[in-house]
Amino acid sequence: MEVIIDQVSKSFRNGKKVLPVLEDINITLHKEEFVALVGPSGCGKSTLLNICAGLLSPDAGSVYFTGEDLKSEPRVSIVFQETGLMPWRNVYDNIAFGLDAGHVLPKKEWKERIDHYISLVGLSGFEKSYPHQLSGGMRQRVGIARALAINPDLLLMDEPFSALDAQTRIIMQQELVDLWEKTRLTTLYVTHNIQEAVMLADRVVLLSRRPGKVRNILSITIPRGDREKPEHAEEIDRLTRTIWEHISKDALEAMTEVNGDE
Ligand SMILES: Nc1ncnc2c1ncn2[C@@H]1O[C@H](COP(=O)(O)OP(=O)(O)OP(=O)(O)O)[C@@H](O)[C@H]1O
Repeated sequence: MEVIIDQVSKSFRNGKKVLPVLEDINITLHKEEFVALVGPSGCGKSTLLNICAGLLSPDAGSVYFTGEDLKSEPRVSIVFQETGLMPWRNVYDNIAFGLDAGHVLPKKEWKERIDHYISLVGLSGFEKSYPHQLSGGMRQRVGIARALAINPDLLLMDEPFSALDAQTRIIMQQELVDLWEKTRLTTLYVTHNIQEAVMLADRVVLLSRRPGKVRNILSITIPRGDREKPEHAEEIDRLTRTIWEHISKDALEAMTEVNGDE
């Protein structure tokens, strides 16, 4: 499925004050493309993700879903930083809840589907465990399995690994690369972490400080699984520096503004 974000603008109103957050955003997510969205704090990344999910409406512009593979209403899954797992449900039942809420599958087919995704995220044997019995990385894997189990047309991820410690985060990034190669879902991934964007994405969209506008879009052509290899270190470093050069001034200004607001 292809997603066309077409001239999207959005402001929030707080009493008489109007806060413009996104301005004339145009991005096309191609079929089977992983796009990372990077930009200074408060530039509207989560707002854009929520608009793509249909949780917020834009003030202007639209998001279109197209493609020959799209037969009915598109199915969209979101993975947040906080997994939103229900503490009183075990792993299996948390994933089942996603299927129940989406009404996407006859109940007799649930077990096969759930077992498949539990195995895909490496949690076989933990079906009956409760969230508090799992590590942060494992909880996030359950969140990802729940998102994938509905067979979405579009996967939205909002800083999914930012609550994890640095080592777990790197492991989860590598696991996501493997998982993504198996599913090849059209994906929009919000992150503050430039290194993460460069490791995961086919293209990185750089937003300016608020109101967020598309400042630049960079393509990363090195195959995803090869980006850690020494022969690509120089190119990866160059891309990382280019992204930082584009957003550092905005990021510093945004930080001063946030601090100034407090
Ligand atoms: N529902 C809302 N009502 C009012 N203001 C909002 C609302 N949601 C977000 N905002 C404001 O809109 C701006 C953009 O928020 P958003 O969360 O989209 O930015 P972000 O780029 O994802 O930020 P961060 O990188 O810090 O997570 C922020 O200033 C935020 O305070």
